[in-house]
Amino acid sequence: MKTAVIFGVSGQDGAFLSRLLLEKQYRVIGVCRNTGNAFLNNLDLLNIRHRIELIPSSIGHFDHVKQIVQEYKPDEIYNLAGQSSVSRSFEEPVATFEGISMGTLNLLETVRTLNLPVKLYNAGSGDCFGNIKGQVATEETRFNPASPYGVAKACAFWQVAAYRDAYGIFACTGLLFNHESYLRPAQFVTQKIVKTACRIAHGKCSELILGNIGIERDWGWAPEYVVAMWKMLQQETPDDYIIATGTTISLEDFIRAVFQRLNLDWKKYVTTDHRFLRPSDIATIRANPQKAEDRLGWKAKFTGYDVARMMVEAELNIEGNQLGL
Ligand SMILES: C[C@H]1O[C@H](OP(=O)(O)OP(=O)(O)OC[C@H]2O[C@@H](n3cnc4c(=O)[nH]c(N)nc43)[C@H](O)[C@@H]2O)[C@@H](O)[C@@H](O)C1=O
Repeated sequence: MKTAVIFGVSGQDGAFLSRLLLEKQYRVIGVCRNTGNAFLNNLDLLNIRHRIELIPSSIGHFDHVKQIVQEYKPDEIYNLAGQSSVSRSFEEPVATFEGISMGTLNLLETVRTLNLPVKLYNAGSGDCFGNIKGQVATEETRFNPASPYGVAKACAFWQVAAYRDAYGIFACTGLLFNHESYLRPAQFVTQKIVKTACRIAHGKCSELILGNIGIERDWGWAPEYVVAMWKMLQQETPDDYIIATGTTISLEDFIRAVFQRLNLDWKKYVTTDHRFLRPSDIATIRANPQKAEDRLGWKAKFTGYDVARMMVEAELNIEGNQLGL
């Protein structure tokens, strides 16, 4: 039986990855800052909390990280820790940098000093590319991050690459573009739209206030993306990969798809407010995930339009269950 340690197990990706690894008969050790009930919702929604060995700790504590890795001697480590909101990173740049960049360094130092034959996955981000002015991002495209979050992720990316080259550590970064699901918190735009539109459809509220709706993104389905993470660690040699659908749509298209699924005209309900604008934003981003298809045999099945529909359907189901329907 293989053992995996997941740092940041309680988030959307941590939950879907845990489920995948449990299906593959792994022993899953989950590390998260808080193991109180309120923080483990995602694991409860997937009904897997009882199958994960949970450790309350933080990737920010080098001694704890080392102790955990030394004790469990995992075959694979997944670094999904650190705050993931780009918007929040403008308000908390130091905490964002520490969580993402120092956390990754703690893991790399742990693996280097313990000299164990462990494989390490690092959660990178399509936000490392930032504003690349209409180029289609490949693994060769130069980073130009546009937020404290993007800068921290770019730094962690280079730390991983440097440790791989210098010490021969098996470490990979997945440059994941936006990936969504019913486990997404409403601080991210897709879930904010879906939850509010469903409330509008049920007469519980009357407007949806957003920031810049002119932006474009490559939105994929999160459960598919954790498969790519796992596949990276099953290769013979470590490498970095873009994980995306390859299809970019506008936020307006996403909003339209959500409201259409609910038989509503979005223009009657959506307004914008400068409160939700960022000091800088990525206007449009396009990604080429061909390397992941060629080398990992991974290809996204769902694009942003599917994601919109599936998130609405999940939200209606969750609401129905809560109402006992
Ligand atoms: C790849 C990357 O993907 C995600 O980062 P994100 O793209 O910033 O995600 P988001 O859902 O917060 O914003 C998407 C876009 O939507 C615009 N937008 C408009 N109006 C609102 C609004 O009201 N709220 C929010 N949150 N965004 C809004 C906002 O300005 C931005 O342009 C994370 O998973 C991150 O961890 C990651 O790695």
